[in-house]
Amino acid sequence: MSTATAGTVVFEHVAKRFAGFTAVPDLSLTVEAGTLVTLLGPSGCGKTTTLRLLAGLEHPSAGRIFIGGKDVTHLPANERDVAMVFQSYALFPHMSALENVKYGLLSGGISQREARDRAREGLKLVGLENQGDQLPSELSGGQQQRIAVARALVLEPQVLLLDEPLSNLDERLRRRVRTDIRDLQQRLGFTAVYVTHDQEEALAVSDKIIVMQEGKIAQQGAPETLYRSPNSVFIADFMGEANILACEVESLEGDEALVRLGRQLYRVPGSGAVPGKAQLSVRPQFITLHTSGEGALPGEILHATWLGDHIEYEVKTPLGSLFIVDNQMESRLPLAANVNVDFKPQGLALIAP
Ligand SMILES: Nc1ncnc2c1ncn2[C@@H]1O[C@H](COP(=O)(O)OP(=O)(O)OP(=O)(O)O)[C@@H](O)[C@H]1O
Repeated sequence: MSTATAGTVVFEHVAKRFAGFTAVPDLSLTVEAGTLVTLLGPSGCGKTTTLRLLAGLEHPSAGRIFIGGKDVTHLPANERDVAMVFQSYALFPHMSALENVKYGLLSGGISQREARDRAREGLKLVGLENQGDQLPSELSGGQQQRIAVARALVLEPQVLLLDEPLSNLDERLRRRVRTDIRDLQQRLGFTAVYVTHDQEEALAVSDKIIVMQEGKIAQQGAPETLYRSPNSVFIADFMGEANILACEVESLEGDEALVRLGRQLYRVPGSGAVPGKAQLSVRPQFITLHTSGEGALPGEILHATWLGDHIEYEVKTPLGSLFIVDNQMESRLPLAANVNVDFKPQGLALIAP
């Protein structure tokens, strides 16, 4: 093992087979200490299985798992120095918030007094120091999840594991609690592995996102990298909306490619590109529509949907129909209007054919 820093997680060629079904064929990954890494992907891609393998709730069929440089592959869950926050909170309903947070400390053999002090500290960390005497049923979903986070954090695990921690909360609370979790993680500097199927949540909280597809890593990197430079149609589509257009790489200049889209040439990041036919991911917010002058493509408005703070258009072009989001809303174009379509280079990314 090359790295022995507390909190580092390493999977080496890990496989998990359930009777007759391979959920994870061969997974290698690293989570650097002190970072928050998200496992992201559609339902059934293997992200929960991966988290459970790390927690010791499942055991690999092959490969090895290291936490802080120690081989934990065959260790039971309670000897791995990890703590988990579940989607369902999993609080004891008959215990107060403080007792819930104390529980894990007491079962770890810590004295009543120390457990109480640390549990109070934990509640303070999540901003619930005044709610210690309340039962879970007297607290909102967001508060219950913060108690669950406090209960996990007071154990001072090497790695905090979060399994879809926001899915039982409504939209507004989700945003609040995800910001709280990210703030705590950055302030205290712990390592966290976070499972979600929600790309916006992953973009918001992560240092690194690992996108999984059928038990394999489809792409991993910083949120911005995945959003700006998807390596496949699957990633382009999964990390936000994308139009996928056929294009022509005309030439290469250093790390950039000159790409023809209709009547215009665009300069886009292109390390690894080759001249010839290619595919381009085009973000809907980076397409502009004009009714005068000349654009890259001629178009015709097929649908226009006004949504308060933006308008969504579907526009027919010679390269196919485009989904466009207009956040500027300077004009509202009528159905069947003839338009010119242009592209802002920052919304363009070449992807493998
Ligand atoms: N105990 C099990 N026995 C058999 N198959 C299982 C078991 N646990 C998971 N699987 C299968 O392994 C695959 C991956 O499941 P997993 O729960 O890891 O996916 P996921 O990406 O977390 O999906 P979701 O978001 O729906 O929970 C799925 O096809 C699932 O049906």
